Amino acid sequence: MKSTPVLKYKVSQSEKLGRYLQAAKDLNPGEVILRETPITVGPITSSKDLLCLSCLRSLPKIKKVPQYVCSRCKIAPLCGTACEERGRHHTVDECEIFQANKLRLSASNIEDITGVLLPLRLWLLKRNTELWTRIESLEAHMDKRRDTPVWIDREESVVNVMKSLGLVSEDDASVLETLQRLCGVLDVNTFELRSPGGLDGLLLRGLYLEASLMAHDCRGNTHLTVDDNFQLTVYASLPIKQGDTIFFNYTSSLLGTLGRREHLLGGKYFECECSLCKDPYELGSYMSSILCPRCRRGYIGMQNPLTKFPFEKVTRWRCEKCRGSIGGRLVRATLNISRSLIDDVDEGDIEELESLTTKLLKSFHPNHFLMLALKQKLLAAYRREVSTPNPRKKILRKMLNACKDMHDVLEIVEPGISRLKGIMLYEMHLPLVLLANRSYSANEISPTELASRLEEAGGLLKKSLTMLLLEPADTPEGKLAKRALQELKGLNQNIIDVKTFAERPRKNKSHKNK
Ligand SMILES: C[S@@+](CC[C@H](N)C(=O)[O-])C[C@H]1O[C@@H](n2cnc3c(N)ncnc32)[C@H](O)[C@@H]1O
Repeated sequence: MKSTPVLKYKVSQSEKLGRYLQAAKDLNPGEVILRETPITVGPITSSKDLLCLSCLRSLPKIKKVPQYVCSRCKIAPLCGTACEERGRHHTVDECEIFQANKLRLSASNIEDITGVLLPLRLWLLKRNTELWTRIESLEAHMDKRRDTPVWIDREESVVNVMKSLGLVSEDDASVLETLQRLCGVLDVNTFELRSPGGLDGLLLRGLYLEASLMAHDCRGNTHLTVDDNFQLTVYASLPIKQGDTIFFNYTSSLLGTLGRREHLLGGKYFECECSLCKDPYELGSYMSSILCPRCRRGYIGMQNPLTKFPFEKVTRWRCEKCRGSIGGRLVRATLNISRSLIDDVDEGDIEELESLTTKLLKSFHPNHFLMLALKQKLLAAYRREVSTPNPRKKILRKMLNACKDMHDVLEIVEPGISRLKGIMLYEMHLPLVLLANRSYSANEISPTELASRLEEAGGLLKKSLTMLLLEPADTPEGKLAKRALQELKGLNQNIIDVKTFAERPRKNKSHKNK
């Protein structure tokens, strides 16, 4: 007899969150909570990129026109016959509406079509009554959007374009309201996706009916992956108890409280009050803290992080050591000056990046979001040197330290399974191995010490794999996981060889540093 699978979550409702997902049983880190395919997927609104309307990969543009178009509508750009036969996202309904509007549509105004493709695809689902009822139940925050700049923008870039292309009726007054609602549904509920393969930089959005019900917390308890067929998998990233809310982080965890809250208010229409946002020192991550200009020992944090006026003169930012305070204006001035210095820095010049880091450390906590942005630029520059045949030893050490620093902040803001942490752990193993091998070749360490350092690197790889192995094989991170597995295999063999060598009777071999 087949056993019925136990549903891992249920849909609940509260005044504050609206509908949200709640764990229906205890969940372990790495456990799948749900798997789902999108009801629709398309480019971000106002995208001008040329892409295959079936598989959604980007296409080369030759003389501004696509090389292959759908043989039925003669409008939809496609990769070729294979994509046409599979017709995955260029549906029959879409093809028919293009055919019906031949007079106004052509392959040469494809940019206009691409810009409205996602709302059009959602609109076409109207023909499926059951699905449409569910779409209508999604949050669109119409009252908060009405007559705001985003409303006006969508009227110009979506409603008017769709009317002018003949995709919706021009004289039906309810069309404007419905299309605005659909734009709201897309802005509030879609997940940002990468184009298949993830390497062409094309940004897409997908609408998932169940996963979109997850509530937000800046330190979510889930880890999300998406494969090349846009199948979304939601994993528990931490232990989740039955009855706990299932949270997903709608924003970027490395932004600092003000940036995260601004993004959520502007795009998702609510004021986040999670534990990270409420704490003046962001749970010890100090991602928005500047060095106290009075005592120069402690770090200052916003006394009331949920204030609407963080940069007013009267808003106090307090030092956790001397308890002295400064006004918001001084903080804003410090941020603005530093931001422009970071914008102007030459990203390819390690010395310039390092000297700016030293300079800004006189004003900021090392984990301040601006310092983290700078650290990511530095890491990219270190990575470039480390991939050359003979990287400098000091660069290897610095890369190792930068990865460790990033990893330590991520432990606070992305606890449990995290893609970025997986990548940082992978990147840490590389300089560790290179440094150990160099020290051994320079006769600075014994074979036993070499084996122990290689084991340390192997430990990092293993930990990184516990996170990266959840990534679908076709994504860049999935490919990194595959590489990490191969490297771990090679490393394990090296460790065995070194240990065997270390156990052999020694003939007066001495090391400078044992
Ligand atoms: C993607 S929808 C989630 C489903 C939605 N609650 C519903 O009932 O359809 C996002 C919306 O949920 C609400 N929401 C999610 N997380 C929240 C939070 N931490 N605090 C307040 N509102 C939240 C906000 O209204 C937000 O715009």
